[in-house]
Amino acid sequence: MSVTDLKNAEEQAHLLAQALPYMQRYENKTVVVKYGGHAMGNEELGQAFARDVALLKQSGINPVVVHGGGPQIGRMLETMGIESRFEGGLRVTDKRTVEIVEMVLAGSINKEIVRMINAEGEWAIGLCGKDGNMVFAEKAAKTVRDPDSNIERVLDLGFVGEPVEIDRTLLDLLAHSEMIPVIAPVAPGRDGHTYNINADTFAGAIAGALEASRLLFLTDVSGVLDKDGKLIPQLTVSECRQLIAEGVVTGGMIPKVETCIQAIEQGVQGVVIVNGKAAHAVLLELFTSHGAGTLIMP
Ligand SMILES: Nc1ncnc2c1ncn2[C@@H]1O[C@H](COP(=O)(O)OP(=O)(O)O)[C@@H](O)[C@H]1O
Ligand SMILES: CC(=O)N[C@@H](CCC(=O)OP(=O)(O)O)C(=O)O
Repeated sequence: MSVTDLKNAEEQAHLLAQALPYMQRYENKTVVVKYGGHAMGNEELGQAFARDVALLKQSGINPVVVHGGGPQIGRMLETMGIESRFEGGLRVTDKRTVEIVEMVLAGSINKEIVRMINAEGEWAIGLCGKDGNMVFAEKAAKTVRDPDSNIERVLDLGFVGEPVEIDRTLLDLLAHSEMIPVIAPVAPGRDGHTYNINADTFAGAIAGALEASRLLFLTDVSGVLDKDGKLIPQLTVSECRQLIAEGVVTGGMIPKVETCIQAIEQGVQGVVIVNGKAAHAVLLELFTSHGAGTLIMP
């Protein structure tokens, strides 16, 4: 072994040893990882993500993956000649659209993530809110305030839902098994309809119900950015509210930050928004002192 090889090996060993206190901190704790559609698409990065999740399970942590797939749904809709329309960061979803959303999310994307985790030697299982009566949704009643008139109006987003009932039975069972749940954000309503739920909202509700120690959002930006585009390393719940009200947080970041607020209020200890386009973002965030992104605390 050359001197350089030995130095590299020592550095690697040092990094591994550094992980011990973090592993002890999260042992037997639940960590919900939201894997956003924008963070997907690159085979190598996907495999690094799958390996991170496998390593969490092997370290005695209970990882629960909730995934999105907004851009992938958009591409499928485009192929079928259906236009995507968003209001307040949420996809307006008619009957045909919800069928495609379910097909893309609970079908191809869900099974691809399961395949990648299993390729790392683990036992992932693909689910959506329908499985094991895990989640029931209600039609979303989202309101937006018109910035010019300051009048609030209720949006009709069609089959967009909000999770209103969560049953932990299945997830508790899996937590005590070898299985890693990978969940698509689709759920039934008590009215018999299928609802499209924003993946951030869904992940927050799952993290809240499981009283997770950490909720990680993997997205395509380094975290929450201020009005000058600079990363904000830490935010409180009230600062989050202010950023939404001021219009600094827009588009897809709105449901993410709103979810952070709700998750913290439901008892999740900390929420982190990180760039999922960086390899091993999950391990860096949880097991080293090199965590990047925005940490949201009470
Ligand atoms: N203040 C902000 N800081 C960071 N990103 C923001 C902000 N406001 C809006 N965004 C947008 O939110 C996007 C992330 O949300 P989204 O597109 O839904 O990602 P994902 O698919 O990972 O859920 C960013 O790519 C960015 O364009
Ligand atoms: C209601 C609503 O907007 N649902 C989302 C669900 C997928 C999602 O949230 O995916 P990302 O996390 O990749 O954005 C959608 O249809 O795009």
